[in-house]
Amino acid sequence: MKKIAIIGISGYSGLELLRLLHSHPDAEIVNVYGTSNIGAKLTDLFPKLLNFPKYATLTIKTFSSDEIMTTADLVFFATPAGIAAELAADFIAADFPVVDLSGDFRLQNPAQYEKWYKKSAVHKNLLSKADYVLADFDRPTQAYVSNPGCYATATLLSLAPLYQANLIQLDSVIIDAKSGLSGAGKNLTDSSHYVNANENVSLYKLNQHQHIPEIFNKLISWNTNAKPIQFSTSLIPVNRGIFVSTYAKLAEGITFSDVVAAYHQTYDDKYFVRVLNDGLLPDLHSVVGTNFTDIGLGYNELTHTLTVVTVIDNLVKGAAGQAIQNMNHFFGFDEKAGLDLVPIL
Ligand SMILES: NC(=O)C1=CN([C@@H]2O[C@H](COP(=O)(O)OP(=O)(O)OC[C@H]3O[C@@H](n4cnc5c(N)ncnc54)[C@H](OP(=O)(O)O)[C@@H]3O)[C@@H](O)[C@H]2O)C=CC1
Ligand SMILES: CC(=O)N[C@@H](CCC(=O)OP(=O)(O)O)C(=O)O
Repeated sequence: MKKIAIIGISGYSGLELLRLLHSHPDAEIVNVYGTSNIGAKLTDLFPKLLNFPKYATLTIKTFSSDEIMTTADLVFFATPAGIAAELAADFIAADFPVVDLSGDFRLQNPAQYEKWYKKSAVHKNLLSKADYVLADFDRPTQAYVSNPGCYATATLLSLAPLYQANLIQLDSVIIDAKSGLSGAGKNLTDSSHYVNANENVSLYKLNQHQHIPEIFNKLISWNTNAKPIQFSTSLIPVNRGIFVSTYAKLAEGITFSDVVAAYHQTYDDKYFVRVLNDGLLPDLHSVVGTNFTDIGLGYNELTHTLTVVTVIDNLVKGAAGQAIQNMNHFFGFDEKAGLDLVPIL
């Protein structure tokens, strides 16, 4: 049984890690950390956890890398951008396993991080100790796993076969991504206030979203001819879910059947990615509460445009679920451990 510490337990992703690890056969949470409510019992802060004996003794602690490394086998950072950058050095020095849900180690170029996150970057010597691991394609080779961003995960899974098999005109890609409110974390802002978000849709960070560089870096690793992407993000009034519509023109000589075949070839052996049968398009309810990514395809003969619709649960596949999938790969566990979830019907 591996012992797990979570930094940022009271946030949306921290609590989602707890929910998923609850039914993990080979992992148990031993310590949880935050900055507020230090010393408070988890069950007092979150009475929904009452009557689960394993949470009765957990209290929120102040971060201590020494304590984590002596009591746990792996730590999750479920903290806002900038925190892992400050706190991770001890773990890296000791080669202690980390899965970091934040963006702090996703970009290997410090200048790129500073441009898109508008925060100080980690030194490149530390950045090089982290692997960016898109769990359905890659495996960790180092102890520090940088978990992809939620929009980046959905977008990359949406585009992978097109770039890997060179099926589209690479300057024609348009990505329109929409997220539920839990993607913004637990802290209230003007845009996430109920009155503003409910019964409303708003596009934000147009051409400035911090996931653009991590998406592009991965695309260019798949296809060296990748061109800058047109990427937009909107807030929609649901709690969970990311809905990505991607549009592209097919490359010369490529047919829609070639595209469908490529998606099946890429994903049919990947349990957590489901390519829907002809004509079917996924919706958020297909995946909410699960680690699945569902993909549907359509083609317009008149405009020669391919549409790819991809959905994930931002808190599961986009954060805690993929983080556990990465942990499972790291420890050599069954990939599905803790993640065998049926959608919330
Ligand atoms: N929400 C989502 O769908 C996704 C989130 N992510 C990323 O995951 C990370 C967490 O996101 P999310 O759960 O939404 O964030 P939240 O804002 O909901 O929670 C963040 C948590 O971090 C804790 N925290 C902040 N500073 C520290 C610190 N110095 N030491 C210990 N704990 C600290 C906070 O606890 P306290 O209040 O006690 O300080 C809080 O519980 C972010 O980097 C986010 O970008 C990635 C993909 C999807
Ligand atoms: C709805 C919403 O606000 N979503 C957040 C996702 C943040 C996130 O996941 O940030 P990192 O992965 O970069 O750490 C956003 O668009 O910034």
